[in-house]
Amino acid sequence: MNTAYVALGSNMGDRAGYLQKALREMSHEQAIRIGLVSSIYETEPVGVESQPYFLNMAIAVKTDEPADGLLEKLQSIELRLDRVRNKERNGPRTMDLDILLFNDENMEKNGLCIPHPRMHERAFVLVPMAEIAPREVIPTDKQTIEHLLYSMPERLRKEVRLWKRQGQGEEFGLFEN
Ligand SMILES: Nc1ncnc2c1ncn2[C@@H]1O[C@H](COP(=O)(O)OP(=O)(O)OP(=O)(O)O)[C@@H](O)[C@H]1O
Ligand SMILES: Nc1nc2c(c(=O)[nH]1)N=C(CO)CN2
Repeated sequence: MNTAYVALGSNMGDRAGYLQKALREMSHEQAIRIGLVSSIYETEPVGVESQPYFLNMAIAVKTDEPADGLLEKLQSIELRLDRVRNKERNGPRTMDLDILLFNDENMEKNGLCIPHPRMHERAFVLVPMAEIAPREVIPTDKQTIEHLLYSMPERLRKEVRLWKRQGQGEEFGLFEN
């Protein structure tokens, strides 16, 4: 069984609804078991700044799939959630599902890069990851998530604000009224 961490992001339409649907779709996949789930954060757009704020979160999953098989499943979920591909890089999207870490693998194969090459510089990834896996080591940096988070300028951490706090460890608890 493999352990992976997945980042979720949405900044178009019903953002929380898309996060909820993505979790539901993942939970319906036989090959994916959802573990720890972070709170939801509202985050200032990084890269292309003239776009709506994102909702971001991170989750741990267990899967029998190898990394490329997991990515395939995540991309098909993105498409089912109204994602239009081949649009502007870093631009607005209904749902973005990125593999952050996959076991302690360090690989680049067929365009898939693990760990996600930009995760260590993104507060919108490190803040939710620090909630569920602060001691996890990024194999490329050989640093823990919490070390990377607290080494980054405070200004960047402040662009990430708690939007909905995770409650009792049940992934859909986040979306109950
Ligand atoms: N670890 C990874 N997780 C998800 N996709 C990856 C990963 N490594 C490489 N990719 C590839 O990146 C491609 C571009 O993904 P996408 O369009 O979501 O980029 P982006 O979200 O705009 O930018 P970023 O990758 O910086 O978040 C995907 O088609 C996928 O094949
Ligand atoms: N705040 C925030 N900014 C982004 C995000 C994201 O998920 N959140 N995703 C991007 C492309 O993957 C580019 N910029």
